[in-house]
Amino acid sequence: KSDSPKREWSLNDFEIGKPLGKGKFGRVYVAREVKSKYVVALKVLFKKQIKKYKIHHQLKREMEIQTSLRHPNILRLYGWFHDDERIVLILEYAHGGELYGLLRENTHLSEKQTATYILSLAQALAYCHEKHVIHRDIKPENLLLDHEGRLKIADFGWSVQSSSKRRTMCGTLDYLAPEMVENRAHDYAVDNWTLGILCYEFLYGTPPFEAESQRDTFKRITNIDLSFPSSPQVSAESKHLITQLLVKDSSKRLSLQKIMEHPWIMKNADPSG
Ligand SMILES: Cn1ncc2ncnc(NCCc3cnc(NC(=O)Nc4cccc(C(F)(F)F)c4)s3)c21
Repeated sequence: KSDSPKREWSLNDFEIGKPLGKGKFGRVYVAREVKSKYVVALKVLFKKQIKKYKIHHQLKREMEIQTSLRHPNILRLYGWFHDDERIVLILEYAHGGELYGLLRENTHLSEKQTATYILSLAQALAYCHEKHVIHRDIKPENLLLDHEGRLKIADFGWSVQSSSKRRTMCGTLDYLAPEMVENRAHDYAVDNWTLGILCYEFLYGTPPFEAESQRDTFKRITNIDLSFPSSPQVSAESKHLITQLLVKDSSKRLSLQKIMEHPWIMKNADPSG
């Protein structure tokens, strides 16, 4: 895809298939490029909405960031095109769909599956941080699976080139690090926090600070109100990793490198992703 000459694509170049999901700003469809028969996902965004919510700069940033990222665990953005009313993102198609679906079907994942996904995420995030990109919105809905069950981080709609410390509020509640909840300056380490949240959620089926109201979730996050249920039975090493990530002081969180070298990850993760 990337070697083809930069010609303007249009919807006529694609046969549109079933809808894959709908976000706040648009729908995603599986589609096949007519000539090459190449299967992609098309995310259709409406210009009216982009203007209304003044998010065109965010979209521009996403495209700049995404087209520069090449990693086996990051969903490719091949390109985009627009007509009078729509902007369409041409995305790599993740045949396995949202990781969320797998989590819902199985209530919780095995330690091997969890360690494999956490390793893939740590590798993808280490790559992003090398490129000074903070994703900031890692949550199960943004994690997709390819045809081999390999994890792909998607939707860099909230990511930023981290030149300075970021102060904008974003992301959903359960995954927000304390410094974001308290609207303090935040940096790369927010993604490390989120790995702790996801590791807990994969193993137990629910995020650690879930609560009835937003206010209670905020309070549980800022107090690091973390407890491990007695079932399902989970290894001490995995709890050790989670406890070393869900640390209030962002400078004290386990680094991505240390996560990849953690005994529990080394013992349980499938290195082929
Ligand atoms: C569900 N599903 N199942 C299989 C499958 N295969 C591929 N993709 C899927 N889903 C799409 C995943 C996405 C990847 N990149 C995105 N990017 C985005 O949505 N960007 C975006 C949106 C709105 C506003 C802004 C703006 F303006 F604020 F920046 C930016 S969405 C799939």
